[in-house]
Amino acid sequence: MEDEKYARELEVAVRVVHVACALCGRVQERLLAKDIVSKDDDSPVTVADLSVQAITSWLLSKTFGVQNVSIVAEEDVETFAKDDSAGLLEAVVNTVNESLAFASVYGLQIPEATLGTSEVLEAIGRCNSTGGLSGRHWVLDPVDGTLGFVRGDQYAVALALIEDGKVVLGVLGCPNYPVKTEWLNYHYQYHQTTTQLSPTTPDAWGKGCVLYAKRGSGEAWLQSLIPENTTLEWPNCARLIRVSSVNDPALATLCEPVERANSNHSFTAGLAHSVGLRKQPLRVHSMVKYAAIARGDAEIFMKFAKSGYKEKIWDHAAGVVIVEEAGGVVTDAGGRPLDFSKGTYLEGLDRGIIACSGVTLHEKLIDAVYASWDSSNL
Ligand SMILES: Nc1ncnc2c1ncn2[C@@H]1O[C@H](COP(=O)(O)OS(=O)(=O)O)[C@@H](OP(=O)(O)O)[C@H]1O
Ligand SMILES: [Mg+2]
Repeated sequence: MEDEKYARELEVAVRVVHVACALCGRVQERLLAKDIVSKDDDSPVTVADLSVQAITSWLLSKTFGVQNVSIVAEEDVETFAKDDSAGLLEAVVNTVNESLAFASVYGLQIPEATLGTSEVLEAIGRCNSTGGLSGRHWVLDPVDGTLGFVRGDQYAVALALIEDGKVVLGVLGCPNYPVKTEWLNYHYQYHQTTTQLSPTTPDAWGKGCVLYAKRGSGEAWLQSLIPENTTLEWPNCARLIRVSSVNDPALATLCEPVERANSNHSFTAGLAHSVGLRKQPLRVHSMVKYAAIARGDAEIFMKFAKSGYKEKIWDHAAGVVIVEEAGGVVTDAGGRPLDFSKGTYLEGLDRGIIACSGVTLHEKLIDAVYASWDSSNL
């Protein structure tokens, strides 16, 4: 039965992402400088990134059997060998155990005994698959937009399943993207102030969401994050989401990365101008940009990294399938679908990524890229 295919995998993935979002929320509330270290490329990694990778690996392996689970993921146990990482491993082991103790609330198994350091390292280290054209591979970005996370801003937990090179499932946890508002400019300090003024009500828990989709279903779903100690019912009052129907560029909203180092803001501004966009771009960390398109809060996401930078599959897999099933279009800047079958990287990516709520805007932007690329010095 086609409908049943991946049903169990989807349910487990959604449950795991809920556990991961709760973990991240707790860590973000108490994040200290010693919980953040720099990786070899100078990007930050935190207790949350490593702990989410450990719990995801442990929970998927426990549920499906370790021999059946291949995971391609961002983090690496080498991080613990770095000079500034003293205390990091201990913090990760504590966070993993604290978090797994709550897993039954989310309908998942909990460990029979506290996990030791070697088990946590093994769980993180097991996520060393390189994916590829054949077989089933989970793809995980434990904390996408780590910069947003440490700034108390937007970030995402992204889990996807690839089978024979195609993304078949995507789950995106967006702990700071509220369910009921279009408030993408969330900022944690602001949240702290307002919740101190008005004590947290159950409704305030609509502050985050989980989005998910199965390839070919034509549906994408949104759930609210649940308050701690509330059991997660599947499918937990999920509601269907759909992309925006706006196709007039003058009314459309463009999302792009916050950091200039990650995407060329002046090139996207030129494209935006040439197709008639009028609104200021929304600069948002992480795959929350894909979530904004899928939810209909924005119409366009563009990313043009520096030439030579290779996009990783975990930064896009979950977001792409959710946007597509919600009715949107995602391609590279040449108009071709993204290729998730070549291993860790989106090999062959033409210039950049363009995600839109519909074909009208998408075609205009692709034409604009062709018209302006040669004179762009990129
Ligand atoms: N030089 C360069 N160019 C392009 N992209 C890069 C680059 N370096 C890193 N990355 C990847 O971008 C991920 C963060 O993307 P964002 O869209 O969240 O960027 S931003 O923080 O809003 O600027 C980020 O994901 P995380 O590492 O999970 O945060 C990286 O995988
Ligand atoms: Mg990432």
